[in-house]
Amino acid sequence: MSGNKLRLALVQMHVDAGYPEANFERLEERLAEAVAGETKPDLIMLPEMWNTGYALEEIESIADPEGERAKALLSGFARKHGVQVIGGSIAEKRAGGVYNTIHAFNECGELTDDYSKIHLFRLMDEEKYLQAGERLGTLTAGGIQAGMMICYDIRFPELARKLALNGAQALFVPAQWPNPRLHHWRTLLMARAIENQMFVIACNRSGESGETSFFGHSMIIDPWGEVVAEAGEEETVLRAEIDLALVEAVRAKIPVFEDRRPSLY
Ligand SMILES: NC(=O)CCC(=O)C(=O)O
Repeated sequence: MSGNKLRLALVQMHVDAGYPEANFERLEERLAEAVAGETKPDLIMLPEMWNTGYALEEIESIADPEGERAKALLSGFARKHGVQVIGGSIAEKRAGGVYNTIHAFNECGELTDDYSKIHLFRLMDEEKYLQAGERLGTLTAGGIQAGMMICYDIRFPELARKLALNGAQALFVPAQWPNPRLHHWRTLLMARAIENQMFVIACNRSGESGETSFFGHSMIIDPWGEVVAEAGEEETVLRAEIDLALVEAVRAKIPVFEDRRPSLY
């Protein structure tokens, strides 16, 4: 990160539901691609549940115990390449059950933050197999003030607003958001960016699992609601540089946070 500028690389990848080995292998290839080339990113982000996909009926047996395998890989990668990593999310087995959890690492490979999805998506049976997290996702890695939400969480504007009120200038959103709801995905992400005058950085998966297809379209949206970068449907590393100073400029131009009337609502 130089000044307020941040070079991002979002790994939009296929996920084989039920095959962690294949997913770890694919991830290592995509991560190598993300740091190849002349301009190294400051921060790399992955999609939701990249280790297991939505193989929920077998999730107890394939989820990563305490996230140890994923954490070792991502921490080592962050340290080796001096890059921050927001580890998308993984299926993580803990004492209370299986959680859908993000682990975030700084450029020294230290685990700085974690967040487990707090809204479980019934249309994909999450509530039958996963446990909901009980606290908000605040990101401190690399000195960025940001929040984390996972996929379905973006349908809850109160959550994004709370993170913004707590100081977030950016929102990181890993996802496995399938067809036919591209319209919802794009609109909700843009709304969260515009209403909270923050960057929204969202990494979706691509490819198919059974009859479900995932459209990709990972996106980086600025606090004015402009799309800085958007992927297509295929596997790719989506790159962009953002300037966090834009957050204050937009908030000064239209002072939404000063004009709020919380006593009325
Ligand atoms: N993995 C998810 O949370 C999917 C959310 C989704 O598709 C939606 O429409 O909401």
